[in-house]
Amino acid sequence: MYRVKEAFYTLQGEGAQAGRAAVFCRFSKCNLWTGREKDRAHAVCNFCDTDFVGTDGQNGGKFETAEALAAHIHSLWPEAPEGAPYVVCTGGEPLLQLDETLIEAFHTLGFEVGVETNGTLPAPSGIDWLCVSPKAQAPVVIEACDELKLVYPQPDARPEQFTHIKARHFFLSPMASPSVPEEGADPVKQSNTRKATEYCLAHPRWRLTLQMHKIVGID
Ligand SMILES: C[S@@+](CC[C@H](N)C(=O)[O-])C[C@H]1O[C@@H](n2cnc3c(N)ncnc32)[C@H](O)[C@@H]1O
Ligand SMILES: Nc1nc2[nH]cc(C(=O)O)c2c(=O)[nH]1
Ligand code: SF4
Ligand SMILES: [Mg+2]
Repeated sequence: MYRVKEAFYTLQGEGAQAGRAAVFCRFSKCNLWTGREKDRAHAVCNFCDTDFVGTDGQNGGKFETAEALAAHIHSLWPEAPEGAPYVVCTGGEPLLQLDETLIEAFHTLGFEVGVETNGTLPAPSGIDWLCVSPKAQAPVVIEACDELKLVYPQPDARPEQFTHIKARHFFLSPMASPSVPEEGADPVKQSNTRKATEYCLAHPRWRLTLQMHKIVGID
């Protein structure tokens, strides 16, 4: 059984695939936070900007089989003749649920499979694009990925701690206030964006990435 909070067609807003059309599959549950506000202060990860509790979001639900979930995601991809279909598995923590059977079911329908993970759980094989976003006090077990995307600043997760991980791209993503959906209304994020910019200027292996979807005002 796969539990999905929500699924929607949008543009990837972050990282090296930013701007690419994708169906987002947001799995329920995370291993670093219950998702309940009352638990946030004591959670391992306490800055999360996402609701991943339950299966009641748009196009969310419980799916008995990998084929049923893959078909559901496929139904959200437009019937366009050009461009490879792309699914981004996120959450919550997708690696609590994503397995090789589901990746194969996506591949059978022609999807490339992207994953957004906190990196604390081993990744199944077959993922086409793996993004690891480390969190302080949550050891990363994934040794190689396509992009490492560190939310910045996190006092106990400094960029230098992660440069041993094999990655094609190293990104800093300014930390947003958990509950502000739009870019302009978030002065904390504006300040963090300046700090991330300064870090990238001083350490050119790191690149700045912004949450483009919040700037544009899409999901
Ligand atoms: C909601 S998480 C879900 C995937 C996975 N659990 C993870 O943490 O990577 C998706 C992405 O949003 C990032 N994120 C979460 N809260 C954020 C915030 N307040 N500001 C900026 N990025 C944030 C995460 O670091 C991750 O890259
Ligand atoms: N457009 C858009 N891009 C995203 N990139 C990563 C996201 C996530 O929450 O995992 C996300 C998201 O929620 N929306
Ligand atoms: S950012 Fe990722 S790891 Fe942190 S609570 Fe949200 S879903 Fe979990
Ligand atoms: Mg998001």
